Amino acid sequence: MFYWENINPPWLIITSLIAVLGALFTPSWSAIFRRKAVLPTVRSRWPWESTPRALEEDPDKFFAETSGKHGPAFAVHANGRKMIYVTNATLIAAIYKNSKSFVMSPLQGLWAKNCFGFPNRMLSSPVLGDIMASMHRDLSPKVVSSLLQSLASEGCSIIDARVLPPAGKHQGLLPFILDLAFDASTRSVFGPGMAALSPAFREAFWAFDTNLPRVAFGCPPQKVPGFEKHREYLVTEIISTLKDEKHHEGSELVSSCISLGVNGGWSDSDIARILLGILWPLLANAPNAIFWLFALQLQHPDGLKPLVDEIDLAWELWRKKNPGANNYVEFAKDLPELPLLKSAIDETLRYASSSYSMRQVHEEGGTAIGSYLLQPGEQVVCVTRSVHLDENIYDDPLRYDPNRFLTHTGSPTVPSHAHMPFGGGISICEGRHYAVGKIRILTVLILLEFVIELDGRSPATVKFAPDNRGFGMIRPDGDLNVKIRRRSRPAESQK
Ligand code: HEM
Repeated sequence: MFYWENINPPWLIITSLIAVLGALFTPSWSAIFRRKAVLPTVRSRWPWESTPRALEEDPDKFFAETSGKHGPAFAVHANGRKMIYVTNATLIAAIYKNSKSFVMSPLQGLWAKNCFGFPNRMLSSPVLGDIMASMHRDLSPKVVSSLLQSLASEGCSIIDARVLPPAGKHQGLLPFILDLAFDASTRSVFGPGMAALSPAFREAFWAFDTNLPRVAFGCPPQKVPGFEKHREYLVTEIISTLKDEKHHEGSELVSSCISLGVNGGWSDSDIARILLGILWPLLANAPNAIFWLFALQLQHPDGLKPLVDEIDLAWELWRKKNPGANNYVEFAKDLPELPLLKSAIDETLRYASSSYSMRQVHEEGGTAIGSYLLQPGEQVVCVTRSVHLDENIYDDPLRYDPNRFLTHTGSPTVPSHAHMPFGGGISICEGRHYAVGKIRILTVLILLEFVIELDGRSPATVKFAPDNRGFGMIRPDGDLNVKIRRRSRPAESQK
């Protein structure tokens, strides 16, 4: 028999305490009844920290450790916002496929507005949709080949004109690659007179790029020193380029944006802001990818030699097939398959990219990720870098292996949903075909023309910068010192 009088006061206190604590730490009752678990949540250790410090200091470590502890989906409270991070290939692929439940996040519009200074009237204008559609068409695999052809011509003339430091003197690999890619890209897309060719434009552009992630992650632009000043300088320079008659030789990509904007009643400033939105990934992402390809390859035991050998052989075969042809531009426009270079590019994009795809759970009715219930309106971030570093998919993922994606090596092929440097689903990068073509063409042209070697007497190191994550290529922290000279070729194989 159970008698209340048998329960003494200390036991009553202890059992009540257990009941209260149990209620506090048990997942919500509704979740239990729906047999869905509540997402594990990571908060800042201290109330005055706006972001869990580990996420800012070493994002790779943060995502690896948090996924190890909590599984492939978890919520993080940062900057007064709750974001749900997903780090596993299968779950991300499911999110990409389910565009009814996972819709475009309004935060994407917000970051574009804050970063590029789009006024609200631009965001609500139907012209924006028309411009996105024209960009989609002009960057499609069929149409992009004409842009790449002009990139090959511009790249060749820039490489020819390049002045190198005196023999034996080293230089930084980063400015060598970025300047070259910067000029070739702006000239091919915006026309040869683009203001971007001025050193002041270049300087303002990189200052803008450095600060952009802070604004994109929610910091008001006016609170990031210099951000608006640099952005507005870039906008003004683009406007003056557009107004200069002799500079109207840009690509279809640019001229369609301009004419859609003009016909839709947009101001010069509106049009310049859209063009800055095209210029930024064009100049910041693909050039950094080329830098990483060279930097990683130079630090690999085989160096650049296997790539140079493959390209040289292709060049000789191409000349045999095209008797009389002796021109790198024509070769670059007609590149054959280069399996090793393709694999090295895929590996660079796996190893050195960090791409977030953002989604919002549809406002009507929640949905689920795996066994977790998500509420309407919740913000989801697909962390594709975690997939790229997943040792269940990639053997020794922290090693740069240029042969990893060669199909004949006998290693199991990587499923397509495990290689996502360009994001995926409804928000996949529009510029991906152009970006890969550009990395290929400029790498071939540079390796045909120059010998690039690490300067062993003045070694320098480069690592991944912890900031600027989620927007494509990781920016470098540091640089490599290299010696660069022009290649000497037998007379008959010169350009
Ligand atoms: C290696 C080079 C590049 C990388 C790694 C890269 C990566 C990305 C990523 C991760 C996204 C977001 C994807 C998502 O939300 O799922 C994106 C979006 C985008 N990228 Fe790129 N990008 C590159 C080059 C370019 C270039 C050269 C252009 C333009 C010429 C470009 C234009 C765009 C545009 C317009 C979007 C927005 C797509 C949308 O929201 O509908 N990207 N890119």
